[in-house]
Amino acid sequence: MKPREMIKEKGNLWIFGYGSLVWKPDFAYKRSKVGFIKGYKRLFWHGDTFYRGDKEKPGRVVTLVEDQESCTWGVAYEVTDSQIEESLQHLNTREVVMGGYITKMVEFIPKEKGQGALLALVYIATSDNPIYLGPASDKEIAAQIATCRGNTGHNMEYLVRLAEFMRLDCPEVNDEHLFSIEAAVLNILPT
Ligand SMILES: N[C@@H](CCC(=O)N[C@@H](CS)C(=O)NCC(=O)O)C(=O)O
Repeated sequence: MKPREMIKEKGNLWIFGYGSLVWKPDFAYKRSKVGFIKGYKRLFWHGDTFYRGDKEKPGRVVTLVEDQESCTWGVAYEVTDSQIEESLQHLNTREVVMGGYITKMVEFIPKEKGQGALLALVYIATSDNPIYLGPASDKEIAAQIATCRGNTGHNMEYLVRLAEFMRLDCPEVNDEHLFSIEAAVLNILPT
């Protein structure tokens, strides 16, 4: 289904972010909610040859891998009918054209009690993507993040901002993969 076909009857669309979108949405939206999606694990398994890396030294950014035991925490943004065209245009260029992500629909569960689940659009990079990097040890991923930079800045900023979001907005969640890579990067840096 095309994103426009996923728009609810009243014309608003929810978009779930779990990487740079949690701290740098850069598109117009009406409101946002912190929460999670079930059945996916956030992993630094996608390459980035534009924003946080380049063709010679691709950076590492996050994608989602299906895992029934896992949940991924992030932010859902409600985009109104009048904002949708421009917001989807921004995301299509940033995520699909430049980032190699595809779109899927997922069920988003808000953190705030008593709020119902929402259908949300999410951008995922799958393993058949040409810049997909796949699994590597925390040490290898950390070494790559510590030395890469691209058109919007250092790959470390991408990691640290995401870890900061999780600590501030989801303090009760232990994202082992994220925090072990952050620790491995801090271990590499000169004291
Ligand atoms: N789709 C994920 C990841 C998005 C993401 O990190 N995309 C990269 C493109 S590869 C990006 O927009 N980077 C902008 C930046 O790092 O400044 C999300 O929902 O947050």
